[in-house]
Amino acid sequence: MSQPVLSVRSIEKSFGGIKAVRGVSFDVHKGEILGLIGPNGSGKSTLFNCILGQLEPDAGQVHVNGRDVSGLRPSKLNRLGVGRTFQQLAVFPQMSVFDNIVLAGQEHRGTMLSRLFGPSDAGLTADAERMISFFRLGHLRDTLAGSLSYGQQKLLDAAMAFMAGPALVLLDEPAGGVNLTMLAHLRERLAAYNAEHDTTFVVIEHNMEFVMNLCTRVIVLAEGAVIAEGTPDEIRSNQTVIDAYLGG
Ligand SMILES: Nc1ncnc2c1ncn2[C@@H]1O[C@H](COP(=O)(O)OP(=O)(O)OP(=O)(O)O)[C@@H](O)[C@H]1O
Repeated sequence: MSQPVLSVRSIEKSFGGIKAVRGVSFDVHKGEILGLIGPNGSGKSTLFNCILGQLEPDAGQVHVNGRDVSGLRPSKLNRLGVGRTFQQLAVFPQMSVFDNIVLAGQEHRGTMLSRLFGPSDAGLTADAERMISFFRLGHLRDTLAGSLSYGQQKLLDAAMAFMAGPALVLLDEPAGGVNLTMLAHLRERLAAYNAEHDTTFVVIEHNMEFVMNLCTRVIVLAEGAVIAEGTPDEIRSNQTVIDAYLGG
């Protein structure tokens, strides 16, 4: 099999006496949508933050496309084609949908000087329009982000993360707080983006239906360790997973 896009090896992280992540290893290959699930407190966010350079792991390595990125700052990772979305929205409520998306593109590509003295859109208008159209936000192009529904803001947040053209995107609870209709739309658009661009996703999510319908493979964490890995169907019927969720 080809070299993994993301390779996580033996990550450990403790907070005082709490072992939040205990020797987690996994690979993610190009075009995969990997779901990372587990009960509350099972270590998902800590693992994400160790992968993304927001927390320093006590042990272990992270490789992206074969390159050791362990300990690299989030901004460096971003330049290597690793994007992320946050549980908390990162949109600017007083700016329009269009301006939010252009700004996201500028952050990834423009220098401070080009932002100050370059064309106001830093040449990103066409990309932004394409992204707006892809996420079906055209009718909201000039609406202030703060006036959008929560689900529409989540969609905008994803569109902003993709403006860098990342090879790998880590999505932190993309479905959290989104209503059912919007959820189906969000899932469909993420799947379409993955199919069109062969972008690799890792998704932390509590909404089981969303995960099972979007992801090609699922890893289950409990008490900081991997307890199961498989296709959505395999995970659904795995007794260890059922027990972990029931607190057994
Ligand atoms: N900064 C911190 N300081 C101390 N303990 C922490 C810290 N961050 C996480 N923990 C602990 O580490 C364990 C794993 O937490 P983590 O947030 O990674 O789990 P999670 O699976 O993401 O949970 P949730 O699904 O509720 O978001 C928990 O016991 C948590 O209390």
